[in-house]
Amino acid sequence: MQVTVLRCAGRVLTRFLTHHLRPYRGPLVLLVLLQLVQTAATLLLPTLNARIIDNGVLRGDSAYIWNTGLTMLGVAAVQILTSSGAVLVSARMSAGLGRDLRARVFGKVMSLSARELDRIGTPSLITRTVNDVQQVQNVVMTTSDVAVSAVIMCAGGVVLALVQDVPVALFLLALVVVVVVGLVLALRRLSPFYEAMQNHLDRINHLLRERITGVRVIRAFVRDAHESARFDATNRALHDTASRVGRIMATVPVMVITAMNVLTVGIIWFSGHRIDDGTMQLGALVALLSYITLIVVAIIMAVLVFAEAPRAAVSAARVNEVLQAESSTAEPVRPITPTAMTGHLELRGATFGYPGAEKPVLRDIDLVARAGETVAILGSTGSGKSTLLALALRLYDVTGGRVLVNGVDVRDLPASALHTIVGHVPQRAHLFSGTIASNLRYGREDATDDELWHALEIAQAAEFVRPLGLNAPTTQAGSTLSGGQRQRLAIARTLVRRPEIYLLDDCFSALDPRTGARLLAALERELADATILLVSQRIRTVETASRIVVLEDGRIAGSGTHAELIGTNRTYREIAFSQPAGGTVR
Ligand SMILES: Nc1ncnc2c1ncn2[C@@H]1O[C@H](COP(=O)(O)OP(=O)(O)OP(=O)(O)O)[C@@H](O)[C@H]1O
Repeated sequence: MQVTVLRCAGRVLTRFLTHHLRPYRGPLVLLVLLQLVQTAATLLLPTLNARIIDNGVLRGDSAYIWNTGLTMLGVAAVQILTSSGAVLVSARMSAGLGRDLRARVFGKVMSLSARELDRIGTPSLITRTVNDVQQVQNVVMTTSDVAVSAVIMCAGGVVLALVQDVPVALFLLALVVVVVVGLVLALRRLSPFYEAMQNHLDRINHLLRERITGVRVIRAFVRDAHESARFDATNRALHDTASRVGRIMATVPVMVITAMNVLTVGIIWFSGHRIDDGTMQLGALVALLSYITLIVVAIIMAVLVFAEAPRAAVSAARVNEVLQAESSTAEPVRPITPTAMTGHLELRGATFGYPGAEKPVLRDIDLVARAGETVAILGSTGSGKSTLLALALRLYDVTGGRVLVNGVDVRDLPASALHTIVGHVPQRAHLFSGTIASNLRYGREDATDDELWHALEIAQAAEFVRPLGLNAPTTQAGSTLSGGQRQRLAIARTLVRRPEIYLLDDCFSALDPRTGARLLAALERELADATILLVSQRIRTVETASRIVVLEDGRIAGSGTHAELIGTNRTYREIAFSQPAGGTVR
């Protein structure tokens, strides 16, 4: 089982890197060449040293010592230059790969539909974009820097040791084989732990995000201790897994250094006898001992690098999952540009169910909204109002029936065209960090200050923005503004864009009734030619609409004006009488 995991992980990582390192073929070739030269220079030094001892020191030939010493200096200079060149090339290449991967994942996330985003989850997407890409980047950096030279060093070290003395070099070869086999066995145990570590990281990210955004609720309910305990449990799980990995990794130097010491003692004992017999020279012993050190260091470095490979493989698989994800609301193959009508939204027999849900949230919805109309969608909580708007925005595709914008099925409309026609003000206003002006210009960068103020006037936001100014800073969560202020800014932002169809999702919920009524009246005046789909649970908000559609349990339970519905529709009447002053006919 573990063998399969490791082999699969290796295959995933190799395939992933082969694909994504394609633009870096040039630097890769340069890197291998630099590593070859640098390793050859490192390996040459002990041999030159052996020659100085045997031919220079033991024979008292100072000219030989000087000449070979100068050659060693030149070789050392080449070694330094090529090794720093190799580090530079590998650092630039891995940083470039990290940048490319982050950009690709971000681009992909932007193109995915809400269905895939729900499936993978926001915290996991953040971990994958930041941490998983970093793991892959690190392994490329260290592999290209250390592992390539380590492999050449081991092979070259054994060959040069063979040149010095065959029996001793065979000992050395046996050491390399034993250590490498031992290490592969140790690494095979790591892969499942790395997968678990990345999953724990996802969970920590999830907990942190949720708890930081909900910190006020946590304090209000005095749940600090409870939340800390939950966080501790997840944190401990990550710590325990990392410790197990650490324990396995700790066996590596023990194994390698023990083998090295046993071999060194063996070689000195064995070589001592042979130097006594005159069958081996002292220089060869010194060179062999240097090769052992070089090989052992190379193995330890390679192991530390390859130990990260299973983790990087897990990360590569997680990044790949995002890159390979197909959007369930993909761009149309043959896009259609609407020409016939403007501001026309129609749902024909629209049915939709969330993935994994037992029954559809919306069933057989027939609804038409034309330019100049305000169609209100009223229904109790969870009746499917926001979902209906999500279908018009094509955040999800219908599972039955059709959604048409300006006479064209939204699945045939390019996303850019759809989002130019349809504007959305969500239930929970989301502002970006920047300024009030940058948020208002989010959908139309060339909007003038006058246009921004006009939109703010209609959204009943000018009053609180004026003392702050358009360049007042906003934080990502809009934490410096009240809920109602954020909602009004979100409405103004959509007004600045001037779409044909406005989807207003319960965006008056944080406003007091008077401001809400003023805002709605201003919107109806300003957007007399546009189409408004207004979602609300409040009768007072919807009662002036051209038509009110009553949603109940995902189906249309009635449709008409306030006066018609109050007389004929039981659901509407029940909602109306449950709210203050809701049962009046205007
Ligand atoms: N992403 C999702 N995945 C699965 N189920 C969902 C998802 N979003 C909403 N639902 C479910 O779909 C149903 C309708 O939700 P929706 O948000 O459309 O209702 P709503 O009428 O807008 O409610 P509210 O007035 O409270 O905002 C609810 O039962 C809800 O639990």
